[in-house]
Formats: sequence, structure tokens, C-alpha cells
Amino acid sequence: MLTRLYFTPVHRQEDSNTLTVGVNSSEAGSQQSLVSNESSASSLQSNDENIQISSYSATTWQLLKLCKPDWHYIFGGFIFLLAASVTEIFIPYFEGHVINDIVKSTSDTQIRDAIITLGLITFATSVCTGIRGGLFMVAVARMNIRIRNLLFQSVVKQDISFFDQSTTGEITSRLTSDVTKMSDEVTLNINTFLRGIIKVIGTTIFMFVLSFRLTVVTLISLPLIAIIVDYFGEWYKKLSKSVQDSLASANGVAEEVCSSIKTVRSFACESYEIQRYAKKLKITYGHKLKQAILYAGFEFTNEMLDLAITVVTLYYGGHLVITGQISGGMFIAFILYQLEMGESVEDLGEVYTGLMQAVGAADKVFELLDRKSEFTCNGTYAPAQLSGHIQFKDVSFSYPSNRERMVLDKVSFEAKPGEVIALVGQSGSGKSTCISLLERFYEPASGEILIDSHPISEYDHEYLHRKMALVGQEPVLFARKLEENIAYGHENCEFEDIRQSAIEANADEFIQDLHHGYGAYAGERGHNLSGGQKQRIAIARAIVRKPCILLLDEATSALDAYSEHLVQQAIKANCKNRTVIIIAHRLSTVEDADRILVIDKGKVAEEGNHFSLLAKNGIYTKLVKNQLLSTSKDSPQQDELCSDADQKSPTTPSLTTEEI
Ligand SMILES: Nc1ncnc2c1ncn2[C@@H]1O[C@H](COP(=O)(O)OP(=O)(O)OP(=O)(O)O)[C@@H](O)[C@H]1O
Repeated sequence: MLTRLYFTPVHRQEDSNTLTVGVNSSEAGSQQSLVSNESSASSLQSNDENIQISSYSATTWQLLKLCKPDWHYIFGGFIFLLAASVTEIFIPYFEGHVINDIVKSTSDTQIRDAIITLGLITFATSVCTGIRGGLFMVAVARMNIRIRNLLFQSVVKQDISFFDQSTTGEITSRLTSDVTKMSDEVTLNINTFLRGIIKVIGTTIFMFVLSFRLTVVTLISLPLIAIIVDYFGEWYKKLSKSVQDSLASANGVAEEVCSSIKTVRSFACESYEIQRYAKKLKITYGHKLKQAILYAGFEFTNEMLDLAITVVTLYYGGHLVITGQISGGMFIAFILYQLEMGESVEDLGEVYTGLMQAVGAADKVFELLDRKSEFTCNGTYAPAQLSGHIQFKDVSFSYPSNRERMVLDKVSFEAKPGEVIALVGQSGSGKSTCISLLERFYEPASGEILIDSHPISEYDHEYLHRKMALVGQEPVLFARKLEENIAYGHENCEFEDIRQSAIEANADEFIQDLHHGYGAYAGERGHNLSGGQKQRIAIARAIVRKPCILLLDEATSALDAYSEHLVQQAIKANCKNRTVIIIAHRLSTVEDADRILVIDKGKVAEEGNHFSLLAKNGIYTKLVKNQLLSTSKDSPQQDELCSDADQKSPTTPSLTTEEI
């Protein structure tokens, strides 16, 4: 009974996720808590102090601050907890009295009175325990929801480099298992801790009152038990950590395989992956086996110690009863207190491990909660009119994950309002990076990006992104209806506008053919649609916003030649009165651009229109020649198809530079 101290709780952590988030822990320190920034989270408490979270005490302090909005539930819970624990302590005492009355065969009235008293105390304990449990559960639920909301707000507002460097699994594990562990365990363990403390103190007092000598005999064994349990506990904890790590590693395999199932299937690697997963689980099994052996050893020691304490108590207690130093009923009451004490000490042991786990999880959660984005989106400039004049001035940039390698080196160019600027060049030359910087996914290392002569950092985040629309290389759709996907971020959009933009993006026809039309679900990340269909929806999503700056990064790469031709016409029609930056590997799609910039190794190598660049006989000409060569070698049919579909483009075939 007493011997279970520290040991049992370790079981609970076995299946928890131990993935660590890829956040620089040093960044966590001295960060302003995000809690303070969110006025929208009404009941989410503010906290605008810089908090170091390098220690458990700091984390615990933060946790307590997070509990503040629920203080009335927690306080109420503690009041009922106190009442329940105190009344509970009296129960064995009155049970002893009832037994004494029965043994001594005193009057029925006395037995009845003692039972009524016992019943009333038990009733009061039950009521208080019930209310305590309910109040704590509400507090846990509220805290859980609040932390998740805060954490999600923090995650969504991180800079893109944070997502480049963390895996989705890591982030979701913070949002799920760590938050649950943190909110549930903290509240439950504080609850258990207080209850345990009150009960240990109360039962010890009652035990001393009932028999001083028996209590001393019981307590003498405590240090021995503590040493043995601590020894086993430490060993067990180490093994539990190994189990957790190996399970996390196995989870990593499962997550990777499930998210890349098409690749796994197309390479027929199912058996290989199954074996890889099984190998990881075998390692877990090895650790669990050691745990089982240790547990068996502990159980044996535990039972023997239990037996020893029981024998000593019964022998010495029996002697005290026989010699009339304690009544039989009170001796039974003493044993009941001894059992209660054992349970309470066990609870306190669980609390220690549970709290350490919860604070550990909380540390990780706060690390992410307090992580500040490398740059802020707190610009406020939002002019009534935006003409869409883009300027890159000596922009240099390297990705945060590889600071040494300059991806853009003093890039300067300009796109005047209404101009169509094309960026072409070899794969990896830095074209998409220009668009990413314009979208403010990253901050340039040096140089300036201006729109209408104002640095983009000065613009209000939402305003800027209302005025600028991007169709990316791999458009991602959300698991919602198609009409919701088109209207994404444009809440007050009329259905007519949605339909019109779909018509312009050449998407209306295939949408109408779907069973639910515009109400059809796109599936997770748009899996229910083909690549070309996804691109057309993404184009419609951009068009419907009527942006003054349109960014097209390989926006038609997944379309067949005929659809591409139609969408190009739609884009062209939509380019009027807009500044458009277009990236395309198929040079035929950009030869009409007002200016073409050839990006080579992060620099603007050439600039001009299609004909002036051809006349230069430089990199652009080489790209065109390579495409012509590749076309004539590889796909005569494609030429025919293109010439049918794309009458305006006799000079440049529809092939990609990557194919060269
Ligand atoms: N998130 C990232 N983190 C680190 N490096 C990156 C990242 N994205 C791109 N890069 C690197 O930056 C360089 C430029 O990439 P970018 O995507 O701008 O090229 P690109 O010209 O658009 O190529 P493509 O035509 O193939 O799309 C590449 O070498 C690429 O490896």
C-alpha cells in the first residue's frame, strides 16, 4: 500500500507523443507573450510581460496566469475539495465506532445513531466530491480550449520560415497531446496533490490519536519504502523515456507513410514500409520487455514489504487489543487510516511525476506560444487607391534555413501599373523567391521592395493581400465546397461573382459537370480534383478578388495545351488595369509580356521584350532555342496540338525549360 509511492504513475506516460518542435529554445526566452496581443480572444487573459521560460518555476507561473480567467471554477473546486477531504478523514473513525458498538452489542439506538452520523458524513463527502469533480472538469475544459486557441493563433502568425523548419506532425502534436497533457494533468494533479496533503496530515493525526505506538511503527518503515521505490522509480522512468522515444520514432514512420501513400504505392514499397514500422515497434517492445521485468521485480518487493508491514501491524496491534490498550473497533479504524494513508502517499507520488510531465509539456507549449515571428505584420498603411507600381531595389535574400547561400543577389526591377512582367530562367534561379518576398513570406536580407513607393512592410497585412492575389505552382485547395474555395478570404462575395470568375478561369464547365456543382467538396488539399482543375479553381480564386497586382507562378503548368490556351486568354483579359508578374517555364506563355526578366543564379541577367531579348542572342535566346530543339526532338504531336490551340504563338513552342 505505502510502497506504491512514485511508481504506478509512470505507466500513464507511455503512449504520449514526445516529438519535439523545431523551435529554437533560445528564442522562447524574453519573448512577449502572445496572450497579450489577442483582443479577439475575449476571455483569454492578457499578459504583456517578457517571460523567461527556461525553468519549471517560470512555466508554472505562466500556467497559473493562464488559469486566471477560470479562477472562480478553480477556487470553487478547491473549497469543495477541502470540504470533501476533511469530511472523508472522519469516515474510518466513525466506522470504528460502529464496529465497536456492534462488537460490544450496545443498544440498537446507539448503533443506529452511529450509522446515521457515518451516513451523513459520507453523504456530505459524496456531494462535495461530486461538485469538486464537476468544477475542475469545467476548468480543465475551458483552459484546454483557451490554450488551443492561443496556440493556434500563435502558430498561424508565425513567419513562413518557421513552417519550413518544423514538420506538421510536430506542430499538431503541440496542439493536441501537449495541450491535453498540460491542461488536464496540471489541474488534476493540483487537485490530487491538495487532497493527498490534507488526507496525509488528517490520517496521521487520527492515527496518532488512535495509537501513538502503532503510528510510530508504521512511520518507521516509510524511509525504507521511499528508498526502494525511488530506486525502482528512477530506473523505470529512464525506460519509459526510451519507450516514448522509440514510439515517437515509429509514429514518425507511420505519419510519413500515410501522408505519402501515393508515392509509397507507386514504388510498390508497402512491404518495405511495413517492415520499417515493425522494426521500430520491435525496439519499443524491447524497452517494454525490460520495463515488464522491472515491474515484476518491483511488484514482488512491494508485496513483500506490504506483507511485512501488515504482519508487524497485526502482531503489535493484536497485542495492544488483547492487553486492552486499544479497542477492537479502533484498531480496525487504525488499519483503515493506514490504508488511506498509503493511498494518499501513492497519490502524492503520482502527482510529482504527473506534474513534472505536465510542466514539461507546458514548457514546450509556452515555447511555441511565446515564439515571436521573425518579422511582424503590423503595418497600417492602407490607401484608398493602389496603382500597383512594384519596385525591387537591390534586393538580396537567403532562406533562414540556409543563411550562407544567397538566393537573390541585389535584384532590381520595376513593374509599372498595368504592366505584365515575366520572370524566366533556369529552375532554381530564384524566380519564385521574388514572388515569396513580394507576398512577404520572408524579409529581404538587404534592399527594399516598394509598392507605390511605400515599403511593403508599411502596408496593412490584410489590405495588401486583398490587393494582391497569387496563384502558386502547386495550388492548395481547402477541404470545403468549391464555391467556398473560390471565395476564400472574400467573405461577402456574391455567387454571381464566383461563377463569373470560374467562367473566366475556364473552370465553370467542369464544375457544372460535378454532381454537386459549386457545392462539391474539394477534398483534403483538393484531392478530389485533378491538378489542372485545382489550378483553374486557384485562378478563379485570384480573379474573384479583382486584385490590382496579380502574381502567377507557373499558374497554368498543370493544364493541357488547349485549357492553357483558354486560361491564358482569360488571364490576359484579366490583366488589363493590373500589374501582373508571371513566371512560366513555357516561354510561349510569356512572349507577349511587356517586359521579360531573365533571372540567372539570383541575378537579373537580361531584361527586355521577347524580340529585343532574342536580338541580344543571350541566355533568353538559348532558352528559346533549347525549347525549340526539345520540341522538334520529343513531341511533334504537341507542336500540332499547340498550333491548333495557340494560334498566336507560332515562334515559341509549349515546352518547359526544365524539359531542356
Ligand atoms: N523554403 C526554402 N528553404 C531553403 N531554400 C529554398 C527554399 N525555397 C527555395 N529554396 C532554394 O532557393 C533557390 C531558388 O528557388 P526558387 O524556388 O526561387 O527557384 P525558381 O527559379 O522559382 O525555380 P523553379 O522554376 O524550379 O520553380 C533554389 O536553389 C531552392 O533550392
